[in-house]
Amino acid sequence: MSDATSSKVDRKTILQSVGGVSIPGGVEAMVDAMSQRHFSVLRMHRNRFRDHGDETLSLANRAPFSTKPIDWYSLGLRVTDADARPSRHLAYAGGDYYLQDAGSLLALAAAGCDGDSLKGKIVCDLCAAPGGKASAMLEAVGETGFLLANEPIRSRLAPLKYNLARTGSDRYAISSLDPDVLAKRLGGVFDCVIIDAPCSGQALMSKGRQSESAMSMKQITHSAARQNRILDAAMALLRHDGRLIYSTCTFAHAENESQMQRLIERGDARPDQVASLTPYQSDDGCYRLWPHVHQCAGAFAAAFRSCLDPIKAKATKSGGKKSQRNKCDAKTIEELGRWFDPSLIDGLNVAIDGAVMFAYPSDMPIWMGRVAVAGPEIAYRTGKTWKPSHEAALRTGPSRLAIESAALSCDQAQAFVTGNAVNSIAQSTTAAQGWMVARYQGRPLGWVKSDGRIGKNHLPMSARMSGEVIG
Ligand SMILES: C[S@@+](CC[C@H](N)C(=O)[O-])C[C@H]1O[C@@H](n2cnc3c(N)ncnc32)[C@H](O)[C@@H]1O
Repeated sequence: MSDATSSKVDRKTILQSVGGVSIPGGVEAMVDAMSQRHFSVLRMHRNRFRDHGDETLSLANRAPFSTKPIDWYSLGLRVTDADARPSRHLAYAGGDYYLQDAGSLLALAAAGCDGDSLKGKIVCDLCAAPGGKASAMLEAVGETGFLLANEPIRSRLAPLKYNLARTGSDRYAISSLDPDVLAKRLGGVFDCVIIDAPCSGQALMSKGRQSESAMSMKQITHSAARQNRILDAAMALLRHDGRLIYSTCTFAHAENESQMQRLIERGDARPDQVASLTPYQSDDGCYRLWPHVHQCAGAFAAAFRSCLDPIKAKATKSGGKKSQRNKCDAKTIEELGRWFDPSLIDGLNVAIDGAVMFAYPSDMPIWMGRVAVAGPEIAYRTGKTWKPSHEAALRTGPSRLAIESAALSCDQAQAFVTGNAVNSIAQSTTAAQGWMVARYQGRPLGWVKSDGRIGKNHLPMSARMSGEVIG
């Protein structure tokens, strides 16, 4: 928010909007902080260092510049080096960290994404694009859980797909349904549902991404009505005692604590206190971060448990059983076997949608496949020829598929991420030629196709970096 805009923010309107919640330090300090820019922080990839054999590195040493921890999220780091440019590093290209507002880490803390409680769980992100929270949930469910990332607005699916692929995991599916419709099809199946609700976005004013109309009662009432509907759908999606995580980036009581009170009064849900978040508590089960206190744009998050016993929808009857549908046939295994380990592909469930091939793990619940419009992409077709997808190059840990790799030097990696060919590729690989995953310090960056001398760059345009890249 520019100074000119901040001067228009009416303190009375803020006080009215925040409702009964007391603003620590007062409204003047809050308005001042809203006119300042808050820099993004690092959310460290929780499995990346394990996958590359350097898990013993302390969290602070995992970033290539100086940082300090974020109090409310144990995988969060604030950059303290004023000259650091985190988005320009090869470590960022290699997926070591994501850049987010520190406020968005509050909901992840409430969900337990930095601990072990989500491991093996079936979780849903109901409003998922662009995937900042969904990617953290995917990392947190580990190698036995699953994530359904739902985003009703189709035009927002591309960044969601990209951010989920960056985790290196294949344990997810993407749906694009109105929450009501999804709830009718998948009643009572999820252990945890996270709603990062579309809201009036008052906290985004400090990032210049929202105008002062975010403060208007009309906008707040409109958003609150939509949040009611999304919350009701989320309650239907949860199993009994399942966890609901609700968050917004707005200050309005009507969009935050009031929404939770409605669930309590109806007997649908009960607060589920998060001990580590006690310093940020507003009401029971509700937590807030303030721009003038916590050096972020501001955030609201709540953790509740379902008291309902939802009737399971028909589609879920076979939920959890192993799916035998669409197992890879011999011809497909042969095609994919040019780039991927055939013994790994054999166990996957393949779904072809037009020119794109997805490969889901065989233990994914059948019902998740039925609502999926996308998932872990493995190959795509141009004309009659299949090529390996960028997403498949990024698989790490147990999801790793690619056979051949090229271990790039810093210079080669800098050339690769900026979209250039990789020279002298033969020195970096044992394979004579063909498709191979370009890696830097073990991290997958994307595909190169080598003719034995030069590696042709197959990094999608959207993943390329421009300008200076720091090694
Ligand atoms: C605040 S954003 C989510 C940000 C995301 N969770 C992240 O961390 O990257 C809210 C999302 O809700 C989606 N949305 C809009 N209307 C919706 C509805 N009726 N039901 C569910 N999601 C909706 C928007 O398209 C938007 O992508």
